[in-house]
Amino acid sequence: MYYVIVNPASKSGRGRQMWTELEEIFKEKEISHKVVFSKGIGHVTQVVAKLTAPLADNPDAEPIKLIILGGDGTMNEVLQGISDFDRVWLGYIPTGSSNDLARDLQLPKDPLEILSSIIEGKVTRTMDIGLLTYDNPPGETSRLHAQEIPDTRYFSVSSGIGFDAAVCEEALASRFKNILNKLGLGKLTYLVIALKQLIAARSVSCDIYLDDAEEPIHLDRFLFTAFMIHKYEGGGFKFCPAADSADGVLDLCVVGNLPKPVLLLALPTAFFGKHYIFSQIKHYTASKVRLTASMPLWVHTDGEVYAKSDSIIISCISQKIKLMM
Ligand SMILES: Nc1ncnc2c1ncn2[C@@H]1O[C@H](COP(=O)(O)OP(=O)(O)OP(=O)(O)O)[C@@H](O)[C@H]1O
Repeated sequence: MYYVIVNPASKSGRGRQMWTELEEIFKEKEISHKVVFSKGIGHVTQVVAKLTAPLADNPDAEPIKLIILGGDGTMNEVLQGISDFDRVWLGYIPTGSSNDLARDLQLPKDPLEILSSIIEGKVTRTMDIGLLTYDNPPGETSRLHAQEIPDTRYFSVSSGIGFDAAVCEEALASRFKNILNKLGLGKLTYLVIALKQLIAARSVSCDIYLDDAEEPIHLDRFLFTAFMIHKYEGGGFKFCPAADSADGVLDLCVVGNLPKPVLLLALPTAFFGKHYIFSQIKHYTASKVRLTASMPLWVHTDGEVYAKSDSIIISCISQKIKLMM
């Protein structure tokens, strides 16, 4: 039995349309399945929590096979709901606008091909995930996620603090994103918002502690740090070309102490992973990182933004999820 969870709103409605096409395969092959359409923020997490709740009196219960149709944000909601990772097998069919997870997993472009391969069941792998912990109680909450914010949050692609998260926060609330997505110009939203956020970014200092280091990496003029499980974020920015989603460590792209116009020059080079030619952009690896900033900044996990924080801990949990591919 497959449980299929569809975010009908992903990529401004493409999720629902894609499921209509894919369901034919289940019907033709008479494969037992149940489908759930997500109804809004947090619904996917609730559904997954119910499906994967531990069965105290039946420890040998069958594995749960979930197939997710959505973007990186939907996968993020899935992770928050899983209570017993050992029982769950995840299949992923990207229908989002950024699809950074699918990009690094090198999934085929054709959703039918992905689904057929999942059902064949020949290719499986495990994958690291990240865990964000707000060291202080989370501060100001995002306009789209004003409900109570838990102290921790998993991520499958990346987390980030500062400029990159501020861009996500504004884009999530942007009415123009949907319109431009429908015109195939979704990336333009991010470009315009990125310019606006860069101009508005205030001077912030920050300290980054890698693993057990007592001395931090200090930046007087901090812009952002991306903590990556995978190579790409933001719809194809190859912030950490060396990231390996099965190596048990986070790859960090740390950006600061550089003039804003230089960042503007550097960002396009990040599409090709060449931004480290700018000496102020640094790459580090660690399995656990603590970052403190002189003022609260937006934090994202997989592009979803919930709250600001001035102190976060990010860790990598090795080989935590099992994928059907
Ligand atoms: N029925 C729904 N209507 C509106 N929003 C929804 C619905 N179901 C889920 N959501 C919201 O959709 C967001 C996740 O979207 P998702 O990331 O999957 O697609 P996307 O934004 O198009 O893609 P990407 O993250 O790859 O850019 C989450 O914020 C989630 O709460």
